Order: sequence, then C-alpha cells, then structure tokens
Amino acid sequence: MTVTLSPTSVVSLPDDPFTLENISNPYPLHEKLREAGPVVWLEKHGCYAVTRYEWVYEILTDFESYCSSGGLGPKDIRKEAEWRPPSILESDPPTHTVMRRGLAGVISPSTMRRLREQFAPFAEELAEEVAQRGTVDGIVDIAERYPLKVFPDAVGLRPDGRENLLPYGSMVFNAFGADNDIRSAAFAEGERVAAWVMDSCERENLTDTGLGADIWTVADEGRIEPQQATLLVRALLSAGVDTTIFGIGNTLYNLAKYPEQWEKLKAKPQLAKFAVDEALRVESPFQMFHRTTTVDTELGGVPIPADSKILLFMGAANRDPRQWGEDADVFDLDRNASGHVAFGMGLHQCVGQPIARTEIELMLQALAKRVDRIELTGEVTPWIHNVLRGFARLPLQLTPR
Ligand SMILES: C=Cc1ccc(C(=O)O)cc1
Repeated sequence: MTVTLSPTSVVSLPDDPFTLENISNPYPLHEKLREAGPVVWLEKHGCYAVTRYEWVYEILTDFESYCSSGGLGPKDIRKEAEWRPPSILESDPPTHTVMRRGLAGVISPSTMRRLREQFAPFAEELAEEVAQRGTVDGIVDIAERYPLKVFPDAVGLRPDGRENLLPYGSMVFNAFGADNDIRSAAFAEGERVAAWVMDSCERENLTDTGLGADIWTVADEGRIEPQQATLLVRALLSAGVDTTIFGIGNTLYNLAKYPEQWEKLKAKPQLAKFAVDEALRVESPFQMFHRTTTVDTELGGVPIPADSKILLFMGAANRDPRQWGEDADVFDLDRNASGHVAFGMGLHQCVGQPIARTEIELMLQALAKRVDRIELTGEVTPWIHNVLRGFARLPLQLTPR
C-alpha cells in the first residue's frame, strides 16, 4: 500500500468519513472538520477535505481550478480510466457545455408544466392510500414508490425491470466516495443490472413521447452526438431516482421530527417549495463528491498543489453555522434556505432539479391535504451509502385529517 505523505502546512486528521459510524450520523465529524480549518488533509484517503460553506461554494463555482474531468471519485480518471465512459458529470467545458445545453433544453419550463400535470394524479392517489392506511414506512411506501413510478414514465422507459434503477444508481453514486467495502458491495449488485440500464437508454427501447425521446431529437438536430444522447439518457436514469427517493424520505423525516413545521405546511401547502429547500439543506441527499485541482491553488490560506483530489462535503456546508447561524442544524420552514448546495452550484448545478423539486412538492402538498399528524413510531435506519444520505427504514404513523 502506498503511503501518501501529508503536506506539511495543513491540519492532518486520521478520520474516515466512510465508516459505518460516520455514515450513520455524519454530523459530529462535519463539525470536527469545519472547526479544524478551511481545508483538512484526510490521512486515510490521501485527499483534502473541504466542509465550510464559503470554500465549498468557491470550489463548485471555479470549474477551471477545480475540474470535473478528473472524475468525482478518488481516482484521477484523466490518468486511469473509470469503470464507465465519462458523462456530463465528468466533463468540463467545452464538452460539458454542449451536453448541458442539450439536456437543459429538454428540461424546459414547458416540459415542466407538462410533467407537473403528469405527476400530480399519482401523488394524490398515493397520499390518499397511505393516509387511510396510517401505519406506513416512509421509504418503502412513499419515498421509493412515487419516483419509481413517475420518473421512468417521464423518461419513457419500458415498463419491465424498472427496479433495476435502484442498484444501478446506488453503484454510480457509491463510486464517488471511497474505494471501500460499501463500494464493492454496491458494484456487486449494480453490475448485474448495468447492461439492462444501458440497453434501456437506446432509442428503440424508449417511448417516442418521453424525455429520452426529446434527448434523441436533440441528437437528430445535430446539437449533440448520438453517443452523447445515450449517455444523457443514462445520466437521467442514474441521477434521477435514488436522489429523489432520499429527497422525499429526508423531507418526511424532518417534517415528522419537527411537528410544528408540519403544522405550518398544513396551514399553507404553498410552503412545500420552501420545505424542499430547507429539508435538502439540513439533510442533503447528495453529501459528498471529489473535485481535482488543475493548478497549484490555495483555500483560506492553505496551499493545495495541482492534481490533488478534494473531497467536497456539501452536507457539511449546508449546516455551516458561519453561513446559516447557530441553529444551522434545525429544520425551520421560516428560514431562507436559498443558496444551499444540495443541488451543487455553478456549472454543474443539478440540471434535473426542476423535476426532483416538482416530485417532492407534489407529494408533500398531497399529504398535507390529507394527513393531520405525521409521527415517527420507532428508530429510523440510515441507508449505508458512501455519499448519499437517507434512510432504509422510516416508520411513520399518519393520522388522517
Ligand atoms: C448527479 C448525479 C449524476 C450521476 C450520474 C450521471 C451519469 O451517469 O451521467 C450524471 C449525474
């Protein structure tokens, strides 16, 4: 095993963000890393860690000094190939610009008006069902069921095999963390379904009215290459399921944990859009990924050499008291959570966020109309994942209005 000597002029810590303990409850380590300095050297992983809002924001918005083409995982994929061909996520301008314009053009305001109408009926139907049932698991019965139904429909996926999207997405995101047992287990599951996912992205396997077809139309018009169209459909399927499941689950968890906030949402369902931002700020589904420095740089006075891997902690930045105040850990619908980095920031800010926001808002509004109280009825079980924060079990009691 190669020992990476820690640089001399930075605080060096032995902590491992990817242990079961730190994954199950990441916030004590976040506090330790934020207080240790603007940048910290993680001895165990041979990379830098950035946790304060100011510097996470700086890195996310400076794509030239902190590039994506080195990959979001611990390996520099400019030097050693990653497990899959690089996509929009692992690209920098000008390649990124072409793909981003193509995808952003598809996820347009008119598309979002159509999708909102398409997504609403199942939100109402599911909310009615769980409100009457009362004793539910917020993940299995709500957070998983809703996106797994509406999103593949929106993309235009064939009806069979959609459950494959879960292990595939879990594999993709786990690769952004450490090369550890959690990643290996996710790959053992995900590789079984990778062929099905890639095959599902081919034009002939997509309906001719979904987002997938719209992406292929962009290729027909010569604005992106055909192989980029396949990768963009794959991006939607990789990014758009697990994250939204955790988004809904994390929002339900906080609304149950803070009953006074649920009362506010019941009284004013239009607060749903603020509940989404505040929930994703305080419990960010996408907690961490890497960037790679392209030049010798410095952050907060700490020098960082070129070709260094930096582990960005968006979840920690979203709870930084320097940005959000001393009650940063508290879920409060009256807080202005704009500027949070749960969807990233800058060039790579999540292009699918209008879709994710719409799914979560519709689910919340449908529940707020039908549920008087939402209560945790037992221990929540954290989902063990290298970079995604969410729950495997969320035992809830819903009291109908
Ligand atoms: C935001 C996550 C994300 C994950 C995977 C891909 C992809 O596979 O291209 C894109 C975005």
